[in-house]
Amino acid sequence: MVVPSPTSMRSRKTKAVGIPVIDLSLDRSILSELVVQACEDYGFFKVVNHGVPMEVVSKLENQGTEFFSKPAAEKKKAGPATPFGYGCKNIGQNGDMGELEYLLLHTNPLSIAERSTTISDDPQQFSGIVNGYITEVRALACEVLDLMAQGLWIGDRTVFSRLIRDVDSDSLIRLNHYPSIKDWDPSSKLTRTDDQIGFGEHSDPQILTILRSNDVDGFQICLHDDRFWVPVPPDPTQFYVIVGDALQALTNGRFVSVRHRVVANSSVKPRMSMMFFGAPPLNAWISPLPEMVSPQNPSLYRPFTWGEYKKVVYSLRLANNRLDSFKLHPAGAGDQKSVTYVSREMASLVLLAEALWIRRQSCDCLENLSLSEERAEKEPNKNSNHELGKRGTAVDDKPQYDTFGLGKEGWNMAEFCWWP
Ligand SMILES: C=C1C[C@]23C[C@@]1(O)CC[C@H]2[C@@]12CC[C@H](O)[C@@](C)(C(=O)O1)[C@H]2[C@@H]3C(=O)O
Ligand SMILES: O=C(O)CCC(=O)C(=O)O
Ligand SMILES: [Fe+2]
Repeated sequence: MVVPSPTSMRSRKTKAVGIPVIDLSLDRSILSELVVQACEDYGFFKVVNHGVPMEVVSKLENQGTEFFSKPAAEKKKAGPATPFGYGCKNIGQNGDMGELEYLLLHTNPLSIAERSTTISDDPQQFSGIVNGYITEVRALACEVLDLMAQGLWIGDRTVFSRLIRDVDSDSLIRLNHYPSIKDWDPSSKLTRTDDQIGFGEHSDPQILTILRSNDVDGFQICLHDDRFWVPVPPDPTQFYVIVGDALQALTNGRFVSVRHRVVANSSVKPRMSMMFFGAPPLNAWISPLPEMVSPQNPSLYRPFTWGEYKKVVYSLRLANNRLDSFKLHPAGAGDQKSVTYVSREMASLVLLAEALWIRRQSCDCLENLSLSEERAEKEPNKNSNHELGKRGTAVDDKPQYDTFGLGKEGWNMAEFCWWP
């Protein structure tokens, strides 16, 4: 049975709010501060003077228009999306639906070349155009990520960008096509209301998303602790940057992965959007960076591999909050900031239990290592665990526990103290 998304479109108000616009031609030191501010306050911003040639964008847009205007039977040859390929109305495998059709592709050039044969009559041209677009937007994503690292005073400015530059990066590209009202399928099971779901509420799981759309509106972000939806005006010549869950975890919650959706209710013209989802390799470790952790800001998330996170993503519904299940101290415990005084022996016992729990979680994570890690085993010299991996690396098959932001003195992170 197909159940509609658990998204209540009417539960929150829509409110017009200014969205940060960042001019990438400004001085780097100013830029990095603006970028950090926008990521903390909104998890979202627009970039202008981005340096991506418009020709590269319009070529991909034309390919998209050409593909989506094909007869349904032709398009279906590129589907179903499992998860890659052509999808129509079904988003993912867990019953989420939207009034859209899409192409979802892995950014690996080999994978694109293979897929192109079912998508285009000129697969070589299609691959070339998609690869050209990916090269440009990946460079933009890397530039933005380097600014973030600089603004956060992280010594290694490439700490984020390196993950999506990696040859084994699990980055994706997606073209979404939302039909105009006149083209809505009359047999559609989706109810037609003024706030028709195009793409249901969610956060993007990856590190960073670069979004570009044509001049048709519908995109909205959710602000201020879920209190209201903010419509984002379309701007075909610029890009929007969306903070993803992985970046929220890497920054220990300092940056927020913004929830967003598309309400495709009024347009007389189809909306077409292109998203680049910048993701790490499957075997890369994600855990709060040491610079983001202190006694005042203990590690919020346990380390996990991107592969492990993806498994959770694909097992859940679009609207679910996936990062919650990786929280070290579930909601309530840490938030209350209460200190419980116990005997020294009791404190030691609790700490031991906590250490064992963390060890167990990390071992589970190691067991869950996915295909790419098997490949890494076959190619032992190719360590794509990156610098981040140093802090929770699977290289010697033992997780490093000082990666939890606890450190040797870190035990005082637990929400209790013992009597002196
Ligand atoms: C319902 C689903 C589709 C999705 C995978 C998921 O199980 C939950 C997250 C969805 C999402 C949202 C952002 C991106 O569009 C996407 C490609 C992703 O990485 O997570 C989609 C997934 C998808 O359409 O396959
Ligand atoms: O199509 C859009 O404008 C946004 C869609 C989206 O959020 C996504 O594909 O993850
Ligand atoms: Fe999204």
